[in-house]
Amino acid sequence: MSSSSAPPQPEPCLQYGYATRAEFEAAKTQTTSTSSVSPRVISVAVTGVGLVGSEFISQLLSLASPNPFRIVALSSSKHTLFSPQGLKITAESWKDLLTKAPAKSSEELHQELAKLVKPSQDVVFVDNTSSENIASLYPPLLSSGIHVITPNKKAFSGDLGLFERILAASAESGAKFLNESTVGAGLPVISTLKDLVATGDKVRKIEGVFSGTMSYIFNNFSSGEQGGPSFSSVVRIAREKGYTEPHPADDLTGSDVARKLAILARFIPSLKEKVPLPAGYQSVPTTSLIPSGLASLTLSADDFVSRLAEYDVEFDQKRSDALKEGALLRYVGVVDVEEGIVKADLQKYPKNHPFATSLGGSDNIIMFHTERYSPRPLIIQGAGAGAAVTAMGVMSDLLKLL
Ligand SMILES: NC(=O)C1=CN([C@@H]2O[C@H](COP(=O)(O)OP(=O)(O)OC[C@H]3O[C@@H](n4cnc5c(N)ncnc54)[C@H](OP(=O)(O)O)[C@@H]3O)[C@@H](O)[C@H]2O)C=CC1
Ligand SMILES: N[C@@H](CC=O)C(=O)O
Ligand code: NA
Repeated sequence: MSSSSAPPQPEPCLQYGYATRAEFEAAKTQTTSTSSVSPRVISVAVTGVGLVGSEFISQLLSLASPNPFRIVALSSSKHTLFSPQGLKITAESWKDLLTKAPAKSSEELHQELAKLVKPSQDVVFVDNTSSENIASLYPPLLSSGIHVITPNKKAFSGDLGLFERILAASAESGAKFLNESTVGAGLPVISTLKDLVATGDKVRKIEGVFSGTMSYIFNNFSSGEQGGPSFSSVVRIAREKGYTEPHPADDLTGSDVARKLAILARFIPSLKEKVPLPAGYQSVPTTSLIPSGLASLTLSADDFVSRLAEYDVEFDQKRSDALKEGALLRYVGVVDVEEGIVKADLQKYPKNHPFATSLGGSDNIIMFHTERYSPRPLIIQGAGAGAAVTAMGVMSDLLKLL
């Protein structure tokens, strides 16, 4: 799906074919009460068919029958398959069919999807890209009554204005936006935070390891043994395992963690009493791990990983310095509501600290310190990156619409 000019802003209730919101709600109630006769259809448009997108399609197509969802659109950046009645695709056929399909602009697809929104039919736009352009479409999509589900962090961690337009559009049209996989992949981090806030708990601090890539890197690079694998080799493996962002520099700058912290911060209303909400992830103090010799270069992802090997000695030094203090390196993030601090940093932890001992693979660990969960925090831990667990988080958001 190609996105170019400014997206249109349709009038919500006129889009549904109803003159007023009240008429629309009345028709919706009627449809619900006769739902045993004609079950509600949920039409799904999927944009982005990379690692997470392909796995999402596979999970969606293998839901037990009767599958309550039908896929009406599939888009890569160059091709779009669209059928208002639902695409005739299988797990084996969709890739081939998509590569033969023509391009469709995002504006065109938006208009087509908006026509499908009816009291008897929900429409969901699933964004599995990491595109800012696609993220900027959420407010007009939501205004048209189209739900948005995504693991893409851009809209929720970038310009605060975009985030506020998303909230406003969702509140006005009633269309939902769900973004569980933007933090901790499929782990229930956003839903837990929303539940804590909605039930009146007071969040004091959230801290943890929020990056599957950084977790994998330091669990293997700084494991407490003398020596060990080189830094660049573990980065390479993290990329091969599908943990990194499309460009691994986005992980190593700490930006990915800063984005996750900005997202969490924006869902904690009481933080505003201490500090302004992050205007964007750039306003979160963040330690970058990019060697200074590479920082100003624009390198492809492949070249970046190759050139990283030139700096392995620097990282070896950091590892042995920590070990001399009996400590391990871990990349952590914190949203400290009481102190008004949001930051992402590489830190040293004693070998018996949970961040040092209990993590393996791409594990994230997230500790919620709240009024109710005190002095012992509520802890969520598990794989925090990878296609299967990320797509699962997107699927679980989709299932929430039922
Ligand atoms: N991988 C992981 O563990 C996790 C990933 N995420 C998030 O999930 C998202 C997807 O990640 P991942 O699958 O790993 O990344 P990939 O790079 O594998 O996939 C992204 C896809 O988006 C497509 N794309 C880019 N721009 C557009 C566009 N304008 N219209 C349609 N398609 C487009 C690209 O396709 P094309 O070839 O057509 O350009 C590419 O295949 C990202 O936002 C990431 O941050 C979140 C949690 C964990
Ligand atoms: N690159 C990210 C993917 C999930 O958000 C990470 O490593 O955590
Ligand atoms: Na999550």
